[in-house]
Amino acid sequence: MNKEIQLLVDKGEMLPLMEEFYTIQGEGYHKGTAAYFIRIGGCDVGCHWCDVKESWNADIHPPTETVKIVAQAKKYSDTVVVTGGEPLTWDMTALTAQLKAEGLQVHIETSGAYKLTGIWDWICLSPKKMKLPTQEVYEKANELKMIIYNRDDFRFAEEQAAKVNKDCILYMQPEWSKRDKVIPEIVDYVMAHPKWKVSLQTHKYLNIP
Ligand SMILES: C[S@@+](CC[C@H](N)C(=O)[O-])C[C@H]1O[C@@H](n2cnc3c(N)ncnc32)[C@H](O)[C@@H]1O
Ligand SMILES: Nc1nc2[nH]cc(C(=O)O)c2c(=O)[nH]1
Ligand code: SF4
Ligand SMILES: [Mg+2]
Repeated sequence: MNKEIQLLVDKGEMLPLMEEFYTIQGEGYHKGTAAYFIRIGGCDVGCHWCDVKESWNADIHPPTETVKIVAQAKKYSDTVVVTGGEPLTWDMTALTAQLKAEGLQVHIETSGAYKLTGIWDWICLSPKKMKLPTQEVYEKANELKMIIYNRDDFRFAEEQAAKVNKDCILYMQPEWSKRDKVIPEIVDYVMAHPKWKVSLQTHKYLNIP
């Protein structure tokens, strides 16, 4: 990457864009709502079950002007979901300021592992054991979405729930490859601990992106 582009990426005026698509939010509180997804490349959290490993290496995703990303997004939807990769790898200030200036609802999907930047109408926090969230994102998260892969993830979910703000909505979502095994365990857990709700990756059942 040349120096000029690197500088713009550092300022958040360009971002490594993996893909953008108009679909239905499949997960969490806003599931069922049409939204334009902006998937930013780059993540070094390293979840072994990550369902978008192609996003990890930022170098293979073209640095793209945020102005262009916003111009595209506003054609499709009033609601934009910024995901990745890990979007907080980058400075989200410029992208979100422009999306808000267009009057859009701006949501983020994040592990919370890096400094919270940007202006968000909705923060979905999905903590990972390898790189825990920052204090600020626990305070600002609107929903906590814990991925359940094995029994220890129930313990981890409770540990993370103790750290979020009191209004944060609590979800357990089955890890996709283990869904047949963990769904019955999640069902029993949520009935026994009803402060939790179930989140499914409904887009995978609907066969949409
Ligand atoms: C691909 S991540 C990108 C955003 C951010 N890096 C994060 O992890 O929150 C989007 C969402 O998908 C979840 N996810 C990733 N792989 C999954 C899988 N195999 N099964 C269930 N959820 C998964 C993540 O926990 C996160 O909530
Ligand atoms: N439809 C749909 N809903 C989603 N919710 C979170 C997603 C993500 O990968 O961040 C996602 C996704 O990839 N597709
Ligand atoms: S933090 Fe998100 S993008 Fe990164 S590896 Fe984990 S699930 Fe995948
Ligand atoms: Mg996904």
